[in-house]
Amino acid sequence: MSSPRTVSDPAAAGEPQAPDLWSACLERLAQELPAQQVNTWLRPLVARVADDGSRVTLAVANRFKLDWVRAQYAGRIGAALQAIAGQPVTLELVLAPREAPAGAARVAAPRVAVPLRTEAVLPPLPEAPLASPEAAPQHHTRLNPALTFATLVEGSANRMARAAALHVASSPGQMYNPLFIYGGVGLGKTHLVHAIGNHLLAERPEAKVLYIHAEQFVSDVVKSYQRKTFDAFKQRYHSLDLLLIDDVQFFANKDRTQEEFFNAFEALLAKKSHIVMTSDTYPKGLTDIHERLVSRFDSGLTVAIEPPELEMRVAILISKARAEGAVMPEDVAFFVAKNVRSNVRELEGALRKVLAYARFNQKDISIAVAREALKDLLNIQNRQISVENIQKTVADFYKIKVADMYSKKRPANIARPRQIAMYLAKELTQKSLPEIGELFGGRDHTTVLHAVRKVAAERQVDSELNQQLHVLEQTLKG
Ligand SMILES: Nc1ncnc2c1ncn2[C@@H]1O[C@H](COP(=O)(O)OP(=O)(O)OP(=O)(O)O)[C@@H](O)[C@H]1O
Repeated sequence: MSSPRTVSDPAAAGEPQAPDLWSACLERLAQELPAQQVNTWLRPLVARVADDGSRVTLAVANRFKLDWVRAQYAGRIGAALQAIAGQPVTLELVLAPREAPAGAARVAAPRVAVPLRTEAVLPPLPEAPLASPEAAPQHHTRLNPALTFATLVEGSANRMARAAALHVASSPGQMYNPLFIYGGVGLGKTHLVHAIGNHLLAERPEAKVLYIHAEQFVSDVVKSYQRKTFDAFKQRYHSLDLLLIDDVQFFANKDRTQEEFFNAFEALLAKKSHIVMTSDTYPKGLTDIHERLVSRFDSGLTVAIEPPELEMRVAILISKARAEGAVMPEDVAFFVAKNVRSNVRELEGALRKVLAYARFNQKDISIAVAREALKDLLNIQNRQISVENIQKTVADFYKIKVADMYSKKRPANIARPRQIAMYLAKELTQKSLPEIGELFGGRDHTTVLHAVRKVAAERQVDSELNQQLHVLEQTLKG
């Protein structure tokens, strides 16, 4: 590995001049971002650039800032570095050693780069973090600064919810009040509401924003009841500009809480403060919640978040790996995304396992590594390779419709994947040629035989095809 040099490090005055890569990157980012952001967050970073420019290590003064820089800027920095260097650049964010004075922090050795820990991908919700230390509001927001719009991957599953959330974050108290977001577990509801709060605070640091889980609200009600501190309770909730309340289904059967929430709701709406709620179901699907509340929940905009589709899962994996300073090749992301479908939280779990396995074993991230890392998960799935599954996987891979597998269409961009799917059906299932032909829109067995032979012969000489087949085989076998 090439030895790192330190740049913009006053403590290293005797060392070689800063390689231009980081300075050029700062210049470029200064064109794209407000000067205040560049000066606050990026200029103080202490950079080390490997001699061959393939790796840049940035030291950040503390954990909070590190999370913030990673969440807000890592993707942008990585892209800028790569564009300037004209080659892939690995970006590492590390904590500067504690004893170093602020601004002159020396970079920790790259090997102790932020280790892949659970909270590296998913920073734990601190007790009462502030959205930005520079713009510290005077009350506890309970916002997690890592959960922003920038770190939320957009796809058809969350497009509408995201658009509505962005609108609310930019103009609270106007349209879509209340905003009610619902969807299954681990699909990004909490992330989205934090993003609304963080966005608003970035624009209006003085805004009174509170994120709270419904269970915490219940316990606040109980406490203020017991301590007879209802005035303080009301003062706290009714004075907010933005209330973000997560998992309101937890209000079920809590009559007193529902009453207090109703009061807060009315007070906030009356003063044009915004309320955003999440739930595991749409308002009318909620049980044991007073009708007057349910009808209010539904009186603004109700939007769903769906489970992410394949392309979005691939994008999430690539983006979260990048935020970790790792590069996840697209074929590996495809392999993982095909095999982990339930929700984003599980996708993150799978990613952590793959990155940790690769790191501990000092291997590059590949399908073989992912398969090994996810062995247990893949075994549980008791996979049965069906022709249907092959058709779907191949269609996804080549970005065509599954229906094209049975259609009579002949353009090469469709006929070729169809032949590949036939080949894989023969290779990976027990089906006979006539059975396969039948499953591909009633084609003759000679058509299948032709496809099988053609693909088998071509993969011997066409390394790109061979690689694609390899990815598909690994993905299907799990
Ligand atoms: N579109 C996305 N892009 C990036 N990360 C996402 C996306 N959706 C979800 N995540 C991540 O997945 C994890 C789970 O999301 P989150 O906690 O927001 O889910 P949730 O819908 O609130 O789940 P629950 O109902 O269990 O509370 C979080 O780490 C979140 O950052």
